[in-house]
Amino acid sequence: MKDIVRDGDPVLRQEAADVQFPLSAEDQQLAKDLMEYLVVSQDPEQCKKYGLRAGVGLAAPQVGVSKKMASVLVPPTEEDGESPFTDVIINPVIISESVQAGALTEGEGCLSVDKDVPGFVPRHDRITLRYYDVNGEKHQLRLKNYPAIVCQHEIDHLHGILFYDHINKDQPFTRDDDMVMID
Ligand SMILES: CNC(=O)c1cccc(C)c1Nc1nc(N2CCN(c3ccccc3Cl)CC2)nc(N2CSC[C@H]2C(=O)NC)n1
Repeated sequence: MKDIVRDGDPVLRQEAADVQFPLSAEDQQLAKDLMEYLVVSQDPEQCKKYGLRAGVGLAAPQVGVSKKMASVLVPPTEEDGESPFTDVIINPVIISESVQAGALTEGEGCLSVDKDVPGFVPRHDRITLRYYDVNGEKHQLRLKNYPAIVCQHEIDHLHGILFYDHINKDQPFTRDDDMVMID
């Protein structure tokens, strides 16, 4: 289990490098580690045992690797439902996005930012995401609300952007009237 680097480490402010296919053994292991962290962190037992913070997304720069790769594991909304989105996204690109904004009602947390930064993080409520999976398969899909927010948060990491960069300094809880508030 790799260590999470914290805000202040320059790697979090770099433009990450494209990943080459076929994946090297090292990049295959990186993909596994990024997803394993989320799985373990979302299990209350293991979370406590390993003293981890729970997350639904983790980008390679957050473990000190400046490559365009991130894991996303959005838990099911109902008990036995299926995850709205789970994959390791490689060289992801948002190819279209809604004008309508969306934001988490409770603000955003980040495994690399220990301090709580209150405020709405305005993002696009809906996106069309293009990415490659670990097998080099190309995917293109539309996401909305929470999965869309999480993917935008993770893709930001690949461009050296942190969530609080988007928070309005003067009015952190400012919102335009048609912004979708996501619980
Ligand atoms: C400051 N207020 C807040 O943080 C905040 C406060 C309240 C609600 C929300 C919704 C907030 N916001 C927020 N909560 C999360 N989690 C909720 C709990 N969950 C989780 C926890 C335990 C087990 C399993 C799981 Cl699944 C893990 C994920 N995650 C993110 N983000 C921002 S996008 C990337 C994603 C991320 O993984 N961050 C580490 N934001």
